[in-house]
Amino acid sequence: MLRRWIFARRFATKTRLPQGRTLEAPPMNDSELLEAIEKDPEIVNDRKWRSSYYHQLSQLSGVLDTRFQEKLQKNLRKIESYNVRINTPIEERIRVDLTKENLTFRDFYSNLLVAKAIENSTGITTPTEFQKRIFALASGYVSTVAVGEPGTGKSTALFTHGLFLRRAPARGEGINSLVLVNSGLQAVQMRKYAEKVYQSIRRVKPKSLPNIQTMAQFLYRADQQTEEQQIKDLMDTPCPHILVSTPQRLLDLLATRGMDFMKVNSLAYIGVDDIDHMMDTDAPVDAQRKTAIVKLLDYVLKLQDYRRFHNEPHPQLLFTTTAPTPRSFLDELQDHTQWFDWSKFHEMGSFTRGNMADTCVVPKNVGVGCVLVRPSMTKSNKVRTNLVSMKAPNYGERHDWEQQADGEAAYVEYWKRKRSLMDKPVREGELAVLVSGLVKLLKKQKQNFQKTVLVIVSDETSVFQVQGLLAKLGKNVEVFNGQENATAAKKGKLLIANVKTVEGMTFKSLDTMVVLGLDALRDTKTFVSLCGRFRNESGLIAQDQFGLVDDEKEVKNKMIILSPVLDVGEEERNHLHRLCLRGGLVKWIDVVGVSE
Ligand SMILES: Nc1ncnc2c1ncn2[C@@H]1O[C@H](COP(=O)(O)OP(=O)(O)OP(=O)(O)O)[C@@H](O)[C@H]1O
Repeated sequence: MLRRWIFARRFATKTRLPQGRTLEAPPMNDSELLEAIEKDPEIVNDRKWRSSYYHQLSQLSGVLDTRFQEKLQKNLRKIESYNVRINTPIEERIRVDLTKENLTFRDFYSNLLVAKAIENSTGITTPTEFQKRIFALASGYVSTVAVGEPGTGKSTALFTHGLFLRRAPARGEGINSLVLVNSGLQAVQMRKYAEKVYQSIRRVKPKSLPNIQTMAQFLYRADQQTEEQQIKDLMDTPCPHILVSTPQRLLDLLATRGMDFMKVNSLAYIGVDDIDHMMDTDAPVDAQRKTAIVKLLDYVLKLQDYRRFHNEPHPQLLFTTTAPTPRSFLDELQDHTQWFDWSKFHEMGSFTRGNMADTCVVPKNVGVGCVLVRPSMTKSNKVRTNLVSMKAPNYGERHDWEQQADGEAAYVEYWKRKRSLMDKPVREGELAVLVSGLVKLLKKQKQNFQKTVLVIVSDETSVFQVQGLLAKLGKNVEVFNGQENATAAKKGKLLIANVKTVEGMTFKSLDTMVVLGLDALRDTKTFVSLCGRFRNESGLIAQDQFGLVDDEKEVKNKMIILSPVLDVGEEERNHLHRLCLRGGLVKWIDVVGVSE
């Protein structure tokens, strides 16, 4: 204060101190000093000093005002639209009219280059009903957990949204979108889609993307060479527009290479495909803290929160799940995770309140039948196999369905206990019985097995055991390795797969599936997922196949469950009954014509 006063005084009076003399501080406090300045005639009455001061001040504020006005004018529209958007309910933020007929990708996204590339390379022009709804939400930068039926284009939607989503320059350098998938095979399936789109973009605009790694990269567990290539690609191109990964692979890389290598701290969008296969949607989140997906999302979203201190908007989150998914799952996410920005969340699809789904989640054209295999010894010590169809479950009255659909958790516990008591020779014996049952079925019903048959077993070891046993019997067998055209109609071909590897995979034109043993059908989730593998030529399931539970059903595709008769007691029968009930009163078929 004192210094300022001395300066002001000197400036006003233009007096100079004689050399060598220092000013002594006047013995007064601040308010006395202020009073002294105001009363000092040399300052107050010096009109020249005052007018020069005010002149400079007005010039300065004039410049500042014009700059401010210019900036304001430039951003007024943005500010207004931000204010409007932030105060509008989520439904109104959606900019697409879903009632319009013949909607195409171009109605949802403005990037014509990408839309055309998708159309030209994959033939996909019209979004499915599921895709229309999720794209509409996505267009308003809304986050969701989307419940959809199998084969309605869920995975394609997640990846496609990532393709279209532009990166705001304010986000700085980094990976724009992260899409998490359940298995390496699903990542490979997505890579094939990406490659087609990339080639098509390059044909139209050769210089737009230097290589596919700029557009998308894929991380999953594979052989050493492939894994090394994945790392090299990330080193060469550290910020792809989309990164697709399995949760465990990304966690491993984050743990070993760190965040500087995996630039996932400024994401605009995170898509999680089939969250119900990565988490148990019926169980509390706290009981699943150690699962890869929960650990990864906890970590990655905390990183984004750190960015938000720098005014970055929270990433958009799109999760997909296949019905039936309980409403309690949403409550769990809300109470026990910090993943979503709930002010920008809107649910999609119908979450179940009870045990019974309201609509058919197993397509109406899928029929299910169980064949009991009864082995016996002939007098000459040869094994003979008899096949009988299990009798159809009785669905009873509508008011009993909810109660009959109850008890899955108890069955899973029962099944685990039972399996833990079975030793290796017993399991191998059971598999041999099932294989002999399968061979007999194929022989007896040749006319019903004209195309490739998908044979499902419960684990990887069984895949190779069954392959060995069938090969010995001279059968044409192949192990499923993720090839899309693996089901191309081929008379009498058997394609063997572990139940885990077919989740999320597309089998075009498949019409017959044989499930070897009830071990592969532990719960409704697996059952619904398997029944969703029967696709039409485009790889989808038509929307009209998911009607009301008690709609008319006309079987075109068959799921045949083989089980040794000794393995089927009251618990197992109830389980099969419950699966068919929860899938939407699935139609039961008599496979061998001889009922028990
Ligand atoms: N709008 C569309 N039009 C035509 N084909 C499509 C469309 N969307 C996706 N497809 C094709 O349908 C097949 C299945 O798509 P996708 O894997 O996305 O379905 P999904 O719902 O994720 O299946 P799942 O039930 O296995 O999770 C793929 O081959 C994909 O290319």
